[in-house]
Order: sequence, then C-alpha cells, then structure tokens
Amino acid sequence: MNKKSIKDIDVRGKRVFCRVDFNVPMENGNVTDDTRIRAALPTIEYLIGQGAKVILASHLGRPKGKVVEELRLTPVAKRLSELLSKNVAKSNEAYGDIAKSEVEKLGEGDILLLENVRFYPGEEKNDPELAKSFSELADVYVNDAFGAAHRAHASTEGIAKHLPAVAGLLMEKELDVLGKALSNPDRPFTAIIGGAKVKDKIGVIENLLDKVDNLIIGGGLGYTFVKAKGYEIGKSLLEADKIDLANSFMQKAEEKGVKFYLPVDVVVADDFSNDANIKEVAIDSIPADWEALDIGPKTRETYADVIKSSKLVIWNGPMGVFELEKFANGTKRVAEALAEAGDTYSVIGGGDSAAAVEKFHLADKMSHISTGGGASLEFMEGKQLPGVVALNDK
Ligand SMILES: Nc1ncnc2c1ncn2[C@@H]1O[C@H](COP(=O)(O)OP(=O)(O)OP(=O)(O)O)[C@@H](O)[C@H]1O
Ligand SMILES: O=C(O)[C@H](O)COP(=O)(O)O
Repeated sequence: MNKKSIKDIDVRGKRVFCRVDFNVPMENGNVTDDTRIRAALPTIEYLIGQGAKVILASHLGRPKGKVVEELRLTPVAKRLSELLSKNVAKSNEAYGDIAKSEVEKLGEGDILLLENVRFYPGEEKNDPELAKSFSELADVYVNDAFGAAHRAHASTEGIAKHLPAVAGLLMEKELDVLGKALSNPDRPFTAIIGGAKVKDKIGVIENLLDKVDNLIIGGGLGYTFVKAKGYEIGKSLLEADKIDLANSFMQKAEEKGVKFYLPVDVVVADDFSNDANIKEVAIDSIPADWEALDIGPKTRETYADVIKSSKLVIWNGPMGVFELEKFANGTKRVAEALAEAGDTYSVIGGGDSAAAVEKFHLADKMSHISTGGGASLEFMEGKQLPGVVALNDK
C-alpha cells in the first residue's frame, strides 16, 4: 500500500478521529452481526495501546440527513464495550459543542463513539463545512472504514483535507489482500457473483471477465441471464433492460475462453416466504406463477466442484434468499465448498456473503472476509476508492 498507516505516525496522547464502518445489521435495538465491529478492533486496540484519545465515527443505514431513532449508534457502543471489556462513551452528536465537550473529557486510551454521521445532510454531500467541523474534534484522522471507502463523504474524504490522514490496520489489510488477488491471481481463478441485481454488478462482471478463468453466476441476478438464454423464468427477478447486456457478457466470456456458469436447476416457490410451497425444477421448467429463490441441487454440486478445483476464488453475493431457511442451501453449499477446498484462497467480498458465511459458522475457514460490500465491488471493478485516495502518501 502506498498510503501511510497508523504505524507510520505518532498518535500517542493525540485526539484521533477514526472513521470506522459500523454499518451493522440490527434487530430490535440489538446488533445481530458484529463482524464489522470485531474487524475494527485491531486498530482500536492499537490506538488505545498508544494512549490515543479515540474518537470513533460511523454511519449506520441510510437516514438521509435526518435523525432516525432506530439508527442511533447506541447499541453499537454497547457491543463494542462488551468486545473491548472497556467503557465506550457515546455522544448524541457527531460535531459541535456537545461533541467537543465529550472529547475534552477523554483521557489517554479512552473511547468515544460519535452519533451516526449520516444524521447530518452534509455527510453524503461531502460538505466542506461539515468535514471541517469533524476535523475540529481531533489532531489526526484515521480511516479504517474500508466498507465506506467508495463513498466520497465528509467523514471519509472531506475531513482528510484538514488533518494528517492515514489508514487504519483493517483498511491496510483489505487493500493488500484484494490488491494482490486481482493483480497477480493464482490460477484457476474463479469469481462467484450473486445477489439481487445485475445493475449493481455490471462493472465487476466486466472487469472480472478480463481476469478470471471461471465466472459463476447465482442469486436473483442470474435470472436475467437465464432469460437472456431464452428460458422462461416465471416470477423470478428480471431486469428486462439488462437482457442485452447479459447476452453481451456471455458472448465476451466465450470470446475470452472464460467458463461461464449459470444454474441448471433451481428451487422455485409460490410465495416469497418460509411458508411457501417449494419444488426443485430444471432451468427449462420454471412454472409461470412461481419464483426461483435458490439454485438447485445439481447446480450446487457443479459450483462446488469448480470451487474446489480453483486456486483463488472471489465471492460476492448470495446464491439465493439465504435469509430464509428454505432458500439457503445454495449459498450454504458454496460456503461449505470454500471451507472444504484446502488449498483454495477464498476472498469473500460483500456484506451479504460475509453475513452468510458467519451464519453458517464457516467464517474461520475462509482466507479473507472483506468487510466491504460496495467497496470491495468497486475495488474489484478496478475503481479508485475516494476514501483511500484522500489519505497521505507514504
Ligand atoms: N433468487 C433471488 N430472488 C430474490 N432475491 C434474491 C435471490 N437471490 C438472492 N436474493 C437476495 O439478494 C440479496 C443480496 O443482494 P445484494 O446484491 O445486496 O448482495 P451483495 O452484493 O452481497 O450485497 P452487499 O452489497 O450488501 O454486499 C439478499 O438479501 C438475497 O435475499
Ligand atoms: O454496507 C456497506 O456496504 C457500507 O457500510 C456502505 O454503506 P452504503 O452503501 O449505505 O454507503
């Protein structure tokens, strides 16, 4: 990495504004998956160890510049405090006099979590005034929010103009692992792309088609490809305006000698729920009133075989509606195959794929689980991430 990290500067006794990505799933005021919080612990613990005054900032959800009670970071402060076995103060503001007075109370090694930065309209607009106000809380800026590094926002980009700005340890690790995988991949190199929408994955599919040996498609976005091949897909997800694009991807894959894998069978349902009637059908037999919500058993085994014969696999996006047990088998099988594949380096990029791997208790079997969904996607598209560009060069 050509950017400075916290190890390159002296943070002892300093007020450190550390942007983290604590955009975690919550239910009834409790954090339901703390992966992203745990991923930030090395940086936070390092800062504590250095005697810094640690000011943490994050977004949660998309409150669109307004205070949304359910999107306060209070439950995150509680969870972080449990993980660190240490008090984590929580502010109801993210800048201004109240936040300043709370920062003033910090001793060396203390931690304050600011309120959700997206409660302020200036955050997503990258308002220079707001960025300046954030910077007034601190002496140093650390960006450890790889998951939000693709956003040019006040707390991820603008603030870096006002303070010495360096990467945290998580940011550094993510950039090193993903960068190495894409610039010099071990082969066979396989990408598995799933999730809901083709439109979200256009860039990554385009870029990866130039790099991979195998491209596996699953999830809701797969049905636009299935339709493009001429099959009826019933009520499955379809982006009709992306059919031509899907065709052009399949053509490009053929030209480049990339093996392109689509489901050959699927699990269809008569309702989008765990109570639905379901059946497994071949890809050419999706009933008109039914919806494909997972890949079928033959597809699962083919995908597992491709995974196991690969040296490097990048996975972004679930194979089905894994949140519902009836449609989790495809995603689970992919995760298991990655876990079983001994000498395959597995990179899980994507909030949902990471959540799935956690859910199946296979996280410790993966080589690297990226904390970035959109960020890892953009990285895989070959784009520059504004939150990284803004940091000080080495
Ligand atoms: N066949 C399907 N039909 C409808 N929805 C599906 C289907 N397969 C997967 N999904 C849904 O797609 C969602 C994930 O899509 P998304 O594109 O956000 O994935 P992702 O890239 O992993 O997300 P993130 O950006 O958070 O990492 C899941 O909630 C899942 O239920
Ligand atoms: O969950 C993510 O991918 C990051 O936290 C960024 O969130 P956003 O897509 O709402 O900017």
